[in-house]
Amino acid sequence: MSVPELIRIVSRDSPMALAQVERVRADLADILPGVRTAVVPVRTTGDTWLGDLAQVEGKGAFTKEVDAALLTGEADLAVHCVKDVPADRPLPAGTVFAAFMKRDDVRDALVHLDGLTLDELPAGSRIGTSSVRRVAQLAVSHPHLECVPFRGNANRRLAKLAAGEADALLLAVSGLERIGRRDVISELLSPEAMMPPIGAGILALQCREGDTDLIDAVSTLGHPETHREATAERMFLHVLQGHCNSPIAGYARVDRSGELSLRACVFTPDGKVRLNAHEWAGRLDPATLGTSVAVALLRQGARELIDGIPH
Ligand SMILES: NCc1[nH]cc(CCC(=O)O)c1CC(=O)O
Repeated sequence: MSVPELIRIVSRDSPMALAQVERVRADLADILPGVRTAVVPVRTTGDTWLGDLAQVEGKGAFTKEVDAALLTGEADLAVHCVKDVPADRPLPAGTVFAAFMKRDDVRDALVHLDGLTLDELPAGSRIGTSSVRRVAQLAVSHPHLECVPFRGNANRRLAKLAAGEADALLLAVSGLERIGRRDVISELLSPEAMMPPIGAGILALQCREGDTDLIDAVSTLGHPETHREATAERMFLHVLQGHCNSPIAGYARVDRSGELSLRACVFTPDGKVRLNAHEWAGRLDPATLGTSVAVALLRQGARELIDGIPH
């Protein structure tokens, strides 16, 4: 078996997802000249249902139909935001990650059309976000601001903001960059001010596990440091076993000397309780670091905290 002449790439059909696919196609053209690529866009449950994600068995809402296209053979390669791929369970049987691509910006940004920052927003300003992670952290740092539920892909959220459905938004910097809308950012929030989600800013390439030639070929698009970070973060979440309503944040970093560390937090929905752990890998492999940080939070009571949140 060898790399197919045509690689069919499946992804969500949002503008952000399609921009991600174009990046992957360009990278594939560099490493596999002569191989053609095609795009198989699919609409996922998470794109269609704009209510509470917890009601549609939220986890996997943005990945299920993409995984299905891979497994039925309609496509050969899937592009996912790691952030959207459930970590509490293994990848769908028969599929593997072939590459974690070089990580983009992990930060969240404030989008306010008149350029105000979080500290400048007047009391009662409505911040559009349905993310329990963002809501919990903002409730503590800016208790005078009010979060209002806001779903839909990033372009739709920007349109709803322009229509006055909120006064400002919290969105990922990497996502805004991918849709070419860095211009709407009014403030970049440091990871300390707004701790990012597991997998922030990372794109993963997923293949059928039997397609070893394709896996070998696309694995050259992988970035070793990002691979270590993603592995630590996802194992952390796997051990912690959160649910749709449990605010969890965390991010791993490989520093300049090559050392890997992982910082992670679990919050109550109002942000008032914040469990925190930060460890360096030392001689531990990335997955063991993820386990160790999860165990540290479990020792602080994370299980009771997570299970006590209605879901
Ligand atoms: N939940 C949707 C989603 N999934 C991944 C990103 C951002 C891009 C990334 O982190 O890879 C976004 C948008 C957002 O949170 O603003």
